[in-house]
Amino acid sequence: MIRVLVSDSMASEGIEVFRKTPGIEVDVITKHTPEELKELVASYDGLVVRSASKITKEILDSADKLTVIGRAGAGVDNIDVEAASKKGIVVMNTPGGNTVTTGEHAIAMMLSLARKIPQATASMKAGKWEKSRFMGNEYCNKTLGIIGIGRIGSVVADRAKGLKMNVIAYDPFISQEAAEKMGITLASLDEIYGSADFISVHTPKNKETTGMINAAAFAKMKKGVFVINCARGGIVNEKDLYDALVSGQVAGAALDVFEEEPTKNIDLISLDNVICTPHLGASTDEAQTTVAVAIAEQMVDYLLKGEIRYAVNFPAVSADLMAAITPYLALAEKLGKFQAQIVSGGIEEINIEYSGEILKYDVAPITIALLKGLLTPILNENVNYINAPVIAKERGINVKESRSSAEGDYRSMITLTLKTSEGESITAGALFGRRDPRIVRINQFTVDVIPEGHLLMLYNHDKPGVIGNIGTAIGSANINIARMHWSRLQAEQKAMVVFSTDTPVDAQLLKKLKETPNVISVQELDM
Ligand SMILES: NC(=O)c1ccc[n+]([C@@H]2O[C@H](COP(=O)([O-])OP(=O)(O)OC[C@H]3O[C@@H](n4cnc5c(N)ncnc54)[C@H](O)[C@@H]3O)[C@@H](O)[C@H]2O)c1
Ligand SMILES: O=C(O)[C@H](O)COP(=O)(O)O
Repeated sequence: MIRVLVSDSMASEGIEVFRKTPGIEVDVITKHTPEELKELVASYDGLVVRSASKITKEILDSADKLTVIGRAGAGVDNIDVEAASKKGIVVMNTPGGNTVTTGEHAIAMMLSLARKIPQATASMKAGKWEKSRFMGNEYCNKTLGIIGIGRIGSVVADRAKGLKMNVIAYDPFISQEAAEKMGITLASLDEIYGSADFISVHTPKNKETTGMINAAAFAKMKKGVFVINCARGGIVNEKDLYDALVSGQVAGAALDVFEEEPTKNIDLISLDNVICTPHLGASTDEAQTTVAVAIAEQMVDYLLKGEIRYAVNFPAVSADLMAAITPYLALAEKLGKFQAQIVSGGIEEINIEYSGEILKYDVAPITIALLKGLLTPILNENVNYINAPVIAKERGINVKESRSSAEGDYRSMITLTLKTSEGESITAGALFGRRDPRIVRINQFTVDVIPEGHLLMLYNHDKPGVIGNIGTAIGSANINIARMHWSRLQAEQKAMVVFSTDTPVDAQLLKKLKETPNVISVQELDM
């Protein structure tokens, strides 16, 4: 008998899908400590979670029978996907299943915030009639600044336009063309801060976005702005938000998500001008039924037939093809991930040129792997081998594949040319010894970079002493350089060096390196 554990609350319609499937037994146990969950998962083949269960590496260490984790929802940030992948556990989610519901929640929060509905309700329930205390704000003709115009952000934009709001959005990864199709004006962050009366955050939580709405951002905002966060706790810095609310710089905040959940930040949520919900963005009957049934069906298909849909960590290709192309998938994904981190501007076109032995295979899954690598640092949690091409299309990115029969220096090579709103950038990758991915070209530079771990990419004027100064600075910060590759354009007296370090470089050292004589730019890459 195949056993499935549902460790967070899930709509009964989803549990029913498991119950009526012969050969599958389902248990619903939603109250557990991490230690209890660790013990429990050891005897199950499938695990269904929402955001409450934290599926850490420690818990997965005991999950020796587990082959699939299903997330009834979008965010998989509560699951250690890397640890699951290492154990061969497929992690699948239901992207899009709760998009409308969460967008509607953000709108509901914005409206409640502007009209002080929760505060007025609480006052009336306390037997009062405080008509003059709860003066509100109109939203018609006000400017809504949306940060992150993906699935949920675009639902919010669409509904806000119906409220006759002026909608502007900041999203560095969306092209002007895609924004125009949605009828949205793209703006810089500073333009949003300078002109928005309401700001709603809809980005993933990642290195870039954690703490992006902080004291410096609040200071640039219009006095009396309203801030809404229904994305992830921590994108808005809670301490800085508290100060901005107390000073009146921010007139009010609506929060569905918190740095720690359940939140212990009672000081923040007790403020009169804060309204809040306990991560209810996706909590409607409709969305919960949709995501519960979807994840149960996906898991049943996987557990009984091995079919993989909406996996965040596994490509959907046949076993034979998979065996042959696995090294190319890894190379393409690394190449995309590398390029995404060095490019700037909204991506408009991707040209992938394949040459050499790789042409023996159907390159479509390799293109998908490259797109997955390219979009993952941008979109973070929801990109998988199945939805990467769809996301690229939705975002107005034109993906072109070409094949070259030209004899090159490598047995196989993938050359990636990205056209963005800010120009063109080229990288190329090849396999060394048939399995090991290498970046072999970065724009005009010929290189040999192992795309792994922490990389530090530095451009400099080709003058004596630069490498020595940089090496000394890195060494003084007690960071070990594992590898280093140097390349130069003699005619232009320009050079680049890529270091691989055992540990990440902190902001202080980055600043120091940028200030080193003859250094043009320094960038940290996470591979
Ligand atoms: N409150 C809830 O219950 C709930 C429910 C579902 C999703 N979410 C969260 O909502 C957020 C958005 O989800 P989605 O499905 O719309 O994701 P999505 O991936 O479709 O969209 C995210 C958008 O953010 C943009 N982005 C990435 N980095 C950015 C940056 N630095 N600045 C500006 N924009 C940036 C991306 O280009 C993308 O367009 C996620 O954090 C998700 O976890 C919350
Ligand atoms: O990522 C999601 O799907 C949302 O944050 C919803 O989380 P929940 O399933 O715990 O309500």
